[in-house]
Amino acid sequence: MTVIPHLLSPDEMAHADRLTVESGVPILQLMETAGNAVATAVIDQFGWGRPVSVLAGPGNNGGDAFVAARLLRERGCDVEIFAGTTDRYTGAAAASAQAWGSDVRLLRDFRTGPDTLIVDGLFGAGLSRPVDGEFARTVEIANASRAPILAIDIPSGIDGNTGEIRGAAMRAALTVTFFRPKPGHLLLPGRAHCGEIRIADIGISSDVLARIEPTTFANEPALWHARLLAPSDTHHKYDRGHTVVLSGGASHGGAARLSAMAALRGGAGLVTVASPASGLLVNATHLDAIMLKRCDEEGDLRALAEDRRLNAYVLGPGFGVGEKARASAGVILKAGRALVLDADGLTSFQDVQRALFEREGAGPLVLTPHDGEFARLFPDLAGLPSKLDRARLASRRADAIVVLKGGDTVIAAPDGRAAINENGSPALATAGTGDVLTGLIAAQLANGVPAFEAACAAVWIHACAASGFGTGLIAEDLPRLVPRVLATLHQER
Ligand SMILES: NC(=O)C1=CN([C@@H]2O[C@H](COP(=O)(O)OP(=O)(O)OC[C@H]3O[C@@H](n4cnc5c(N)ncnc54)[C@H](O)[C@@H]3O)[C@@H](O)[C@H]2O)[C@@H](O)CC1
Ligand SMILES: [K+]
Repeated sequence: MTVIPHLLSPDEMAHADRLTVESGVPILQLMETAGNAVATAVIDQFGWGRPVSVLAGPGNNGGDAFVAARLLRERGCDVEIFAGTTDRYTGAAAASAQAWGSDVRLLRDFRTGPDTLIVDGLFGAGLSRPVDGEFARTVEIANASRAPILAIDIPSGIDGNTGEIRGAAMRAALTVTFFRPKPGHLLLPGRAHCGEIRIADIGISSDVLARIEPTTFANEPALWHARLLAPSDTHHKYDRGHTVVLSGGASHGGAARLSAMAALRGGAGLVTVASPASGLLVNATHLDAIMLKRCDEEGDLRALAEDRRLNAYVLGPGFGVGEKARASAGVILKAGRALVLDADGLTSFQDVQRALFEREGAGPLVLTPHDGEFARLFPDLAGLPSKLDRARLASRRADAIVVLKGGDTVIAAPDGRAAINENGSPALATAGTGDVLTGLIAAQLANGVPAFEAACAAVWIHACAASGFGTGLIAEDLPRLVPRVLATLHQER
């Protein structure tokens, strides 16, 4: 059975917790199971040999820390626990602190060295303000010690909703979280602070998800795999759709060619580069399996767009900024064709966003901005601290799928769904890889995949093609790495 890769915000996690308690599971049992998962991870990962310093904060994350400390001591580990003060604990955390039954040292006395293992139970889902004072000092000592840190639920100081560092944040080697990951585990910089992430089952039934109806997902194949067009003996190329990439002039066609090649390798049945007369010769020299069509005037494009077999368009890479791009986008959308708008195509609407957002025609639209392009189209949203909020609000406003790119690309749909990509590769930080992504999205659209799933699949395939590479991988290399990724995906069906 496919497990939908849900992510839960801290509020949704608290809801899951409440529903579980209402169903008859005591909160103390959840905490005991969580603490046990942490103690087990300590021993699995780091063995018995190291002294363990457990740091307990004032809430239930601290409660988990007391349970883990007790269970580690019972299993023969040399454990010390440090806390701000124990007498403020309430509820399950108070019971867990009491069950520890030994000395609690004060955080202000916390010192450590590289041979210790630190268990970070300062703050989890309840972080409500920046970490400061003795907590910030504790984080700094832990990070500077070079001792491995195991974070309970999330590294203290990382915001579970946004992945931001609030004040100061632990740099963990391993994070043990419960039931489902949170957005802050996948969004940067949070992801970089988590180290390896383990998800522990603490006895919360997945049935609660039907009540919570989460709309945030990790961008994993389970989210879109079933929607991909599978290879079939009975298919001919027309069944796989036809992508059209609009090219710039003679010296600006490279980006469109990269996009076109990615569309073909990404599984479109046919790909055409629509080129102005000035670019025809250069494009013809570089293209073989990809067709070439002269397209100078708006009328030429209208004639193309009226052909229903040409079903997914790319506009932007190397196209040039201005009225021609705006008019071309209008023609494609008015004809009801799917459009991926990128680069110059996005910038062309920077002073006339409403012309794009309040468009005629109901063709699916996918916008693929990086942060700079996003700020030009959505200046009032660019400063919001949450990348999920930025992408979601922009998607709703534009009534389009928004692919907000970066090491933690977020894909958002107007209906509120959002996916955070987690297989991003630093190898993609090089010129032209965005053009390849537009082609991959258009290939999925040409295959008839719904726009949100098309964008999610393309983002994942793009990153997977680059995985294992470092500097030196260039955009031209990427399309030919895609068929292997697709083959693996289709084998897994
Ligand atoms: N939701 C669940 O199903 C479960 C949650 N558990 C644990 O409970 C945690 C959440 O517990 P809480 O909601 O108590 O949250 P936390 O343990 O993160 O802490 C909340 C407390 O810290 C204070 N606080 C927040 N930010 C602060 C700051 N910057 N400086 C000083 N004080 C600050 C708050 O006023 C509050 O008293 C999870 O992260 C997880 O570790 C587990 O016990 C198992 C079950
Ligand atoms: K923590």
